[in-house]
Amino acid sequence: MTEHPIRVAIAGATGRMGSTAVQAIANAQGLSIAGLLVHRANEGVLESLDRFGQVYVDPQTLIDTEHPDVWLDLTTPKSVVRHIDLAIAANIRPVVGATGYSDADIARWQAEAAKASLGGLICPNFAIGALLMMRFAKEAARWMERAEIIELHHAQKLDMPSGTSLRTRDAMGVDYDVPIHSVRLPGLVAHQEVIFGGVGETLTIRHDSLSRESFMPGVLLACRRVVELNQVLYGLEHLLW
Ligand SMILES: NC(=O)C1=CN([C@@H]2O[C@H](COP(=O)(O)OP(=O)(O)OC[C@H]3O[C@@H](n4cnc5c(N)ncnc54)[C@H](OP(=O)(O)O)[C@@H]3O)[C@@H](O)[C@H]2O)C=CC1
Ligand SMILES: O=C(O)C1=N[C@H](C(=O)O)C[C@H](O)C1
Repeated sequence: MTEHPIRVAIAGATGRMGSTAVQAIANAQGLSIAGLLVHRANEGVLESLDRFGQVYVDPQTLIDTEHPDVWLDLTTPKSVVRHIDLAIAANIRPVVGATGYSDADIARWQAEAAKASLGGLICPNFAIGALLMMRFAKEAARWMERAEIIELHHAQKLDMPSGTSLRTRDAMGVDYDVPIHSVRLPGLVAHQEVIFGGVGETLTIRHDSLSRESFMPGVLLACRRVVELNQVLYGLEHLLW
């Protein structure tokens, strides 16, 4: 354990996840906010975020000025890749919450961080229930013949398929194709079903995030524990089981 609070930069601080994480980290023991990265720092944004930490619009300026211990990224598929490249280059431990990166991005982050034994976590889903859903799907995949995934999200989600569905398919480790179906509708938050088919039976494993609070215990766990790692791990489950 470090004696001083772990200083976390939060990228995407005005977003649905980012604004919830700002509140959670500001109130968390052992963590402090090192700086907040936003897309556009207008008056309203500054007014709402000023009391939590210094607000930046340029990631490199935040890095050079604040030297955070951890970079928590909750931005978008377009910006997360550049941010994580910059963080790793500056020896800042990444916690990748945003989704929409490629397998090649993951491989590059792991390889670059390995050169400096830098710890990091790529977390397509921070919710404990979602991690359990993936674990149970992995177990069911050993016994059932076929499976398909339905992921359902709010209509504003930018990436498709979701990071969680891709991670689930990866974790199941089967040698047949697992189709992923994406639903985007108002009223939804974040939901997933893994449906297995066998002879005369089906098994459905479903998880529902009903609010973004569901992700916060996982966000705090990742920010606290990433400083103990010396490699970049894909999936928060690596800290749990
Ligand atoms: N790992 C997990 O458990 C979870 C992951 N997610 C992922 O987190 C990400 C964010 O989701 P959500 O909060 O719903 O999305 P939002 O659109 O609400 O938030 C994204 C935020 O990023 C900001 N942003 C965009 N580009 C930049 C940039 N270049 N620099 C700084 N900030 C930027 C946006 O600002 P502006 O609006 O001004 O453009 C916005 O505030 C998504 O990738 C989503 O898939 C979501 C939930 C759970
Ligand atoms: O955009 C979201 O909302 C979510 N994104 C993540 C994903 O792509 O899997 C995690 C969760 O499903 C919510």
